[in-house]
Amino acid sequence: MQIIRELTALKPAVAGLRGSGDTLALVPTMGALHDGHLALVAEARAHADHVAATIFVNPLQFNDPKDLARYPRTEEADLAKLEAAGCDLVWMPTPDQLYPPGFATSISMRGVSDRWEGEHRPGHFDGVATVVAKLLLAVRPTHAIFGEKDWQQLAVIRRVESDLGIGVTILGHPTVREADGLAMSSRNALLSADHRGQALALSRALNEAATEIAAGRPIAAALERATAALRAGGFSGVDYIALVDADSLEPLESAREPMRLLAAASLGGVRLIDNIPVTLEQQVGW
Ligand SMILES: Nc1ncnc2c1ncn2[C@@H]1O[C@H](COP(=O)(O)OP(=O)(O)OP(=O)(O)O)[C@@H](O)[C@H]1O
Ligand SMILES: CC(C)(CO)[C@@H](O)C(=O)[O-]
Ligand code: BAL
Repeated sequence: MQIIRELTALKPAVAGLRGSGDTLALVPTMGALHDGHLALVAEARAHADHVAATIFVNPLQFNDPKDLARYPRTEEADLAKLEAAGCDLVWMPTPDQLYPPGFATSISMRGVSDRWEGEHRPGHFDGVATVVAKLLLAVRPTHAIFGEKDWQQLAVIRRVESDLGIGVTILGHPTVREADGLAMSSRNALLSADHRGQALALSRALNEAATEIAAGRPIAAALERATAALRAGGFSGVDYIALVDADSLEPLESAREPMRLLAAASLGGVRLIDNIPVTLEQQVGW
């Protein structure tokens, strides 16, 4: 596995891998890698001849400086995991390579980015859109893979790729979960043992609400029960729990596929997000 730190070394390394037309799938990450990231690498391998990953904790997408300061960093272990997963190249830029002195251009998102994470993390999606566009333009892969755990981010990135005509196929990968249902996330490492135990209330609340909505029960009441279950389970701040159109991310007042249930809530000062699909049960009538 080639480890690239300098932007100048990236182009020849990618050219060497791609030769005369091999495909290359990119897996952008912020490091502190877990099995969710490694599933993206495996999926990338299934779609392309070669796989590249990036590790970059992007300051532009952190609205909260404390969140940036304590974001887990595990570089050595990350490199070993990527190599074992069959990654061919990893690029680890420094902030000043991506944002050199005088950097003045960034992407301003609206629409799909407005609500949910966009509302609770002001500027976050402009930062994600800007860095992802820069990573795609620097590496120029044929494919790029992102996790459904960050459902709204995936929608934002599809929009950026299409609006800017970058020419990369964007793929989504289902959320990889711990045995108890908690969505894997680098921020899970920040949870105390007690809070780690309580964290499964998030996926449980989503599943219970999805079951109610699928069965045709009133949406508002199902969401209220889910919020109450999160608070009872130890979550202090519930930023949102919402039923949305899976593509536009607009809230839904009545159930209509494709839809997604999204939630963000904090436990012991650690903010977790999760989402699941909701499928209407077939109402069989004779
Ligand atoms: N459990 C998961 N299943 C599938 N994909 C995931 C999972 N967790 C993260 N990803 C994806 O991995 C990519 C890199 O994510 P990132 O490095 O931010 O990790 P993370 O675990 O989402 O960290 P955090 O949520 O704490 O920022 C993103 O496309 C993200 O959606
Ligand atoms: C897509 C991404 C790598 C951009 O920094 C980040 O938001 C993430 O890890 O999900
Ligand atoms: N995985 C999403 C990146 C972030 O929380 O900033």
